Amino acid sequence: MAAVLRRGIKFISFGSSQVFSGGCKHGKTSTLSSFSSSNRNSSSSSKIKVDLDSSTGIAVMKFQNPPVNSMNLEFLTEFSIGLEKLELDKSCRGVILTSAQPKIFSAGLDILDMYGKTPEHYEEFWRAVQDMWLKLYGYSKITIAAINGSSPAGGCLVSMASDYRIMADNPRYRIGLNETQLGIVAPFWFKDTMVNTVGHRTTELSLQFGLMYSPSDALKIGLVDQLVPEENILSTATETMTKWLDIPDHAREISKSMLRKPTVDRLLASRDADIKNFVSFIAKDSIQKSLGLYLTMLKQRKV
Ligand SMILES: CCC/C=C/C(=O)SCCNC(=O)CCNC(=O)[C@H](O)C(C)(C)COP(=O)([O-])OP(=O)([O-])OC[C@H]1O[C@@H](n2cnc3c(N)ncnc32)[C@H](O)[C@@H]1OP(=O)([O-])[O-]
Repeated sequence: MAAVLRRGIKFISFGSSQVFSGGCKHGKTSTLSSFSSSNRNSSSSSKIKVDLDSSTGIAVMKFQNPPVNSMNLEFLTEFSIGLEKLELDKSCRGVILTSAQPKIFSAGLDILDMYGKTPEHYEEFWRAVQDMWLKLYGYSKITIAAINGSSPAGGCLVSMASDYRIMADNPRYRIGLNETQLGIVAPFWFKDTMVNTVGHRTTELSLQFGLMYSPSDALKIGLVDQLVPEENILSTATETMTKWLDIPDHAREISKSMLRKPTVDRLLASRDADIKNFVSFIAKDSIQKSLGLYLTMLKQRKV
C-alpha cells in the first residue's frame, strides 16, 4: 500500500465517520466513501461501487469500469484503497467481489497500460498491480469472488486471490491465465497464486498454453469452487459468506495467514527487482509488437 499512499491518499475525519480522499495522478479527486448512520453504507468511486451492510458485516464491491472492467492504473488504485478502507472498518467482516458489467467479471490488466508507454508509466502501473495483489492475497477479512462473467488473466488472478470462488454456470464464459497467448509472461507471484490454487501440474499446462477454462472445466480442476445459475450468484455468495462468518475471525485469519504469508513474503522481498523485470520485459520491441498485434485482433473481434 505504500505506493498507493505515496500517491497522495489521505484520511479526512468527518465527525464519527471517515472519507477517503484519493488525489490520483490523473488529477481527479475521488471521494470513495461517505458513511451514514444507517446499517447500509454505500459508496461509489468512479470505477468501484461499495455497499457495506454493517448489520451483517458483508460488503459487496462491484467493478464498474465499462466496457470490460479492464484494470488500468486508476481502477487498481481505487481497488486497493477500497480494500484498505474496508479492512480498517471494524463493521466489515467479509467482502464479495463481483462485476456490474454484463458477461464480464474483468478482462484483466488494461493492455493499453502496457503498450506504447514510458518506462516510468510501466513502473507505476506494475507497482499498482503489485499493491492490489499484496492487499488482496494477504487480506485479513474473508473474500468471495462472485464471478459473473469471463475472467481472463488479471481477472483470474483477482478470483484466485479470493478465499472462495463462485462462478456463473454459463458455458460462454471463460477463466484462466492466458498471458502466453498475448506473448507475455505471468510473473512468479501470478504463478505461485495458481500453484496454490490448482497445484503444480495443472499450473504447468495452464500457464504454458495460456489455457482458458469453461466454468465446468474450471470446477473440475479446482480453479473455482462452485457453479451456480447466473441469477443466483449474489444470493449464493451472500449465503456462503454467512457460513464463513460462523468461524471466529481470529482463528480463520491466523490460518489464512499461515497458508498465504510465505507467498506474499516472496514478492515483498523482491518488489523492486520484479518491477525492474517487468519494465525491461514489457518495453522490448518484440513484446510491444506482440501486444500491438493482440490489440489489433481484439479490435477486430478475433480474440
Ligand atoms: C505480464 C503481465 C501480466 C498480464 C496480465 C493481464 O491481465 S493481460 C490482459 C489479458 N486480457 C485479455 O486477454 C482479455 C482480452 N479480452 C477479451 O478476451 C474480451 O474482450 C472479453 C472476453 C473480456 C470481453 O469480450 P466482449 O466481446 O464482451 O468485448 P470486446 O472483446 O468486444 O471488447 C470490448 C472493448 O474492450 C477492449 N478490451 C478488452 N479487453 C481489454 C484489455 N484487457 N485491456 C484493454 N482493452 C481491452 C477491446 O479492445 C474493445 O475495445 P474497442 O474495440 O471497443 O475500442
